[in-house]
Amino acid sequence: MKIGFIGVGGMAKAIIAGLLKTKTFAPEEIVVHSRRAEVYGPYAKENGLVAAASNEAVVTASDLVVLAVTPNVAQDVLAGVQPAFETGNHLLLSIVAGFSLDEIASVVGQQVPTLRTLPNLNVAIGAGMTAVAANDALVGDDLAAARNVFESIGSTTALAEDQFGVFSALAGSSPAFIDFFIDSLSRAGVKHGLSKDQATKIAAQATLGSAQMVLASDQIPFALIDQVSSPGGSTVAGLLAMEEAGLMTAVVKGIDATIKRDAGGPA
Ligand SMILES: NC(=O)C1=CN([C@@H]2O[C@H](COP(=O)(O)OP(=O)(O)OC[C@H]3O[C@@H](n4cnc5c(N)ncnc54)[C@H](OP(=O)(O)O)[C@@H]3O)[C@@H](O)[C@H]2O)C=CC1
Ligand SMILES: O=C(O)[C@@H]1CCC=N1
Repeated sequence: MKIGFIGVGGMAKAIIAGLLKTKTFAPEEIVVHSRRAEVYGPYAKENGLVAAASNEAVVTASDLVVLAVTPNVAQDVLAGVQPAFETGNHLLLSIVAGFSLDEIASVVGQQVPTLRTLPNLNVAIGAGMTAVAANDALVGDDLAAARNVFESIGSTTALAEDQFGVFSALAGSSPAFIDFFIDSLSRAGVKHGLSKDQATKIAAQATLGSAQMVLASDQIPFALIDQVSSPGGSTVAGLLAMEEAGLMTAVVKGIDATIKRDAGGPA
């Protein structure tokens, strides 16, 4: 089985890193092409991947085709490779934010088995969170094969398309927000005399462990907050100061803005 990528930017590279790390595909089973040969050529060579000469050649050489270009060019790029899908031998996997199954079908047709996905950057280390929505043509073993690409590099959840916007904010964009929080913790550590390196490791491990605790526990995060907050202690003092500065409101406003932009709102 071969998987091909049309576009090899940050997200495609993260997926490929995850697929290689988990040995889901061997390097020679991964085909890539993007706009600039000076970008995809050296990347393919460094990783032992197959460099295709065109977007169309990616489709021809692949069982699974991942559309991984930016949303502004997705429609045109897909239209350019549409004839190559007419053999009926290829599954289409799109990671393009905001590009619906209906919009995809208006370019390649309803008969092309298609999985719309929204992965996050953590797929690079096999710890991704990916939403998936399949069209009616993608069923049985084909659906399992398409979904397995993302299942092998993290968790997946089937989602109605009208919930992709909120998912994109909560899982697609949130690695950036969580990294921002980790960096803020770490910066506070530096303010109080820790080295940046040590403070970042401490903050990241505390964040990782807290996320694992939420997933492993049957308690809601607020109950865990109460367990950390000793009566009259330092944690509750810190929490109240953060809330006075508007932490929860800031997070919700950030998510609102992310959803609005994903839906085509102004930058
Ligand atoms: N970054 C993320 O965390 C996430 C991104 N996504 C989605 O993934 C997609 C890619 O995002 P990201 O990787 O961040 O973006 P990048 O800008 O890093 O990558 C875009 C890629 O598209 C390629 N490209 C542009 N025009 C063409 C063309 N005509 N033919 C072939 N390739 C072309 C670029 O090629 P070149 O470099 O050669 O010019 C580049 O490899 C987007 O649609 C985004 O919505 C989804 C979830 C999360
Ligand atoms: O910033 C973006 O547009 C994409 C969508 C989700 C994560 N990155």
